[in-house]
Amino acid sequence: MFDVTRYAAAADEIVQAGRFLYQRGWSPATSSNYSARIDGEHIAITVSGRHKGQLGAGDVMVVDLAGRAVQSNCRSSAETRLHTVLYELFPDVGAVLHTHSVKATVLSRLIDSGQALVLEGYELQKAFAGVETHESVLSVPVFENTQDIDALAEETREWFRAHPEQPGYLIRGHGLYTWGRTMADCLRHVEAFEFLFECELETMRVRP
Ligand SMILES: CSCCC(=O)C(=O)COP(=O)(O)O
Ligand SMILES: [Zn+2]
Repeated sequence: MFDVTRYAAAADEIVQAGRFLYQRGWSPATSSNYSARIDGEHIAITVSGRHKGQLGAGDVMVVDLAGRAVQSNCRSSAETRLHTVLYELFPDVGAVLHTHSVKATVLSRLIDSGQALVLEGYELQKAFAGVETHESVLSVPVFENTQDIDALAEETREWFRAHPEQPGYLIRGHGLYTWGRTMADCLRHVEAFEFLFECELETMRVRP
């Protein structure tokens, strides 16, 4: 069982995040999904197919860390397992956001298969929790897109088990996943990634 007050607080954070991310153009149409931790075994997550700029409390449901719906007849996000593996892997993660911006989508298609996007030399890298200097190297893996979410979830589990300090990943032609200790941290990470993606794309444009 979960605490209803904590669920309500998590749902409210998700609704507010949806408004912000939709307004920024990073969650168009019914794309994207968001979650927030309720306790050690439960998360609040968006219901599948809902418009993320117009979320209400009824568009956020509870699942356990195996991805099973708790006290709801709704279908949770099709990508629920991509969220739950992160909560399983990192007990201090409190929120996970998945977005579908143009820049994340285009950049993910420009990185060679098997390669990661390497970010280094940017002062804004310090927006990521635990990063102290522009001299740090962030490695953003690009996973191939698939409709087999369970398989992709296991791929991400293995990669991040080996690289726990990295703050996000791309899915080719699809979008970004990032997380944080709090929803505010997580939103800051989305914003930082968007800035860095734009820098990378602009650098490729002027220096092909
Ligand atoms: C309309 S975008 C295709 C599905 C997707 O990638 C997504 O992020 C939204 O899926 P959900 O089941 O969470 O609504
Ligand atoms: Zn998606």
